[in-house]
Amino acid sequence: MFLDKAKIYVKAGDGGDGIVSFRRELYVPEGGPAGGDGGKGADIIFRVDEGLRTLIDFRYQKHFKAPRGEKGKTKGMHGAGAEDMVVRVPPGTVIYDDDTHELIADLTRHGQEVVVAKGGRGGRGNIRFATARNPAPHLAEKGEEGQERWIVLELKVMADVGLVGFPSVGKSTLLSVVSAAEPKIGAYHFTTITPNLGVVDVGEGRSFVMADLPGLIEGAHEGVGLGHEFLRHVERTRLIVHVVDIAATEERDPYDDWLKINEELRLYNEKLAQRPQIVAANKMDMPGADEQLREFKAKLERDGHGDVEVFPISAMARKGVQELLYRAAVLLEQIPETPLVEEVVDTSERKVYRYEKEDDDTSFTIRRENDTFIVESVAIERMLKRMNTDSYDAFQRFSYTMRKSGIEAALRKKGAKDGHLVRIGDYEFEFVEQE
Ligand SMILES: Nc1nc2c(ncn2[C@@H]2O[C@H](COP(=O)(O)OP(=O)(O)OP(=O)(O)O)[C@@H](O)[C@H]2O)c(=O)[nH]1
Ligand SMILES: [Mg+2]
Repeated sequence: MFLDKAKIYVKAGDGGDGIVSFRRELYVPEGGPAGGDGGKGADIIFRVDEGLRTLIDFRYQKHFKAPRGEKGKTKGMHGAGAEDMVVRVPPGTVIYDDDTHELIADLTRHGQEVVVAKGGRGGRGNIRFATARNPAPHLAEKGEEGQERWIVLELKVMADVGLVGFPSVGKSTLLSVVSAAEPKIGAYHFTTITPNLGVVDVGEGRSFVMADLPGLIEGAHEGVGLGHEFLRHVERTRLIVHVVDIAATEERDPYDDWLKINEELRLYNEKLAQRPQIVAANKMDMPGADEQLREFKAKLERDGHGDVEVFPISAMARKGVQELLYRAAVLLEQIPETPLVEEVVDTSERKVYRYEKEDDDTSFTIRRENDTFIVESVAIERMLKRMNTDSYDAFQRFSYTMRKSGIEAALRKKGAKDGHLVRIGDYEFEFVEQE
């Protein structure tokens, strides 16, 4: 059973409160401030685990609350930050904010992560509020609240193998005998109108996801039949298993079928013509199938398709199926995973934004080495590390911070000119004079 949508609530940990405390010293009625900062609340992080194939776990758990940071301590000690909460999701999970419908992330690669709810910062203890005029402040901050929101997860079906072919050639039957899936099977065309998925276990720890797709007919690339719907799904599979009715039960020529379907794939998207493909010659249990198979292979040979791999099977009688599956598994190991959507929205940029507003430590130093200016600033380096450097917005924010923090002006004062290099942490970029 594949669940492809889930709505869940996430609440990141609140920051720990800063505290008010004073040193107690002998003979000193009230010592200096000694209240430490609270620790940071836990982020909620979604991480892709390629071992997962469904969102089924989110049926049982819909609320995720991460722990809060520890309170600040006496003697100026900081409270510990809470450990981030990591939630595993399958590859192909797209995450939206339920309120704004904003795309939060499109997670495709194993190990890829996104912060879906940001933990609150710890409040500052009274040490931080001491000034010359008020050396013993009775003031501390509360921890910041952790971010909370409702998010929607959608699993884009990422089948490894797509079953392609004319209607009624036996695609659904094949899926039903190789997996636990129970697709509808019928003697009429277009029995299948939406894709069915099944996990195929080949043994030896090998398994893959197979999609049984609606039948294809001529003109599909122009939307005839269930055309586009169907072809969009094929685009997402890594290996095509092209099923032909080798017994020609409907009196079409199997080889003709094969050519037509390939032509439809090509017309829809040239890339589909290049997708690895093997042929399942189905219904071998029917009379005359052997003869047809010989002809089919001869025609392949004749037309220069001799390298096409053909697996004679009978889905119904479960014959020849094992060889087909094994070959598919082996091929899949050689075919690279192609991500569906390249763009990844990294909500950790939120951190950057917060930093600009609230971080008080904007101190920096600048060193010059020939035409390179080396900037050292913990806060800016941290910001850069969390910044998606390909994102224009993030870069805008970054420029803004450079200006606000006075780094830009300081660079100019030190003689930075157009074309000079500026290095911050691991990043280097060109200095551009702004008017
Ligand atoms: N004799 C024989 N009949 C088969 C075999 N596989 C499937 N069939 C029959 O072919 C018909 C169509 O089977 P389906 O599995 O529904 O075909 P499909 O390709 O999924 O068809 P659509 O969903 O309409 O595209 C059914 O009557 C099946 O029982 C086979 O190996 N041998
Ligand atoms: Mg079907």
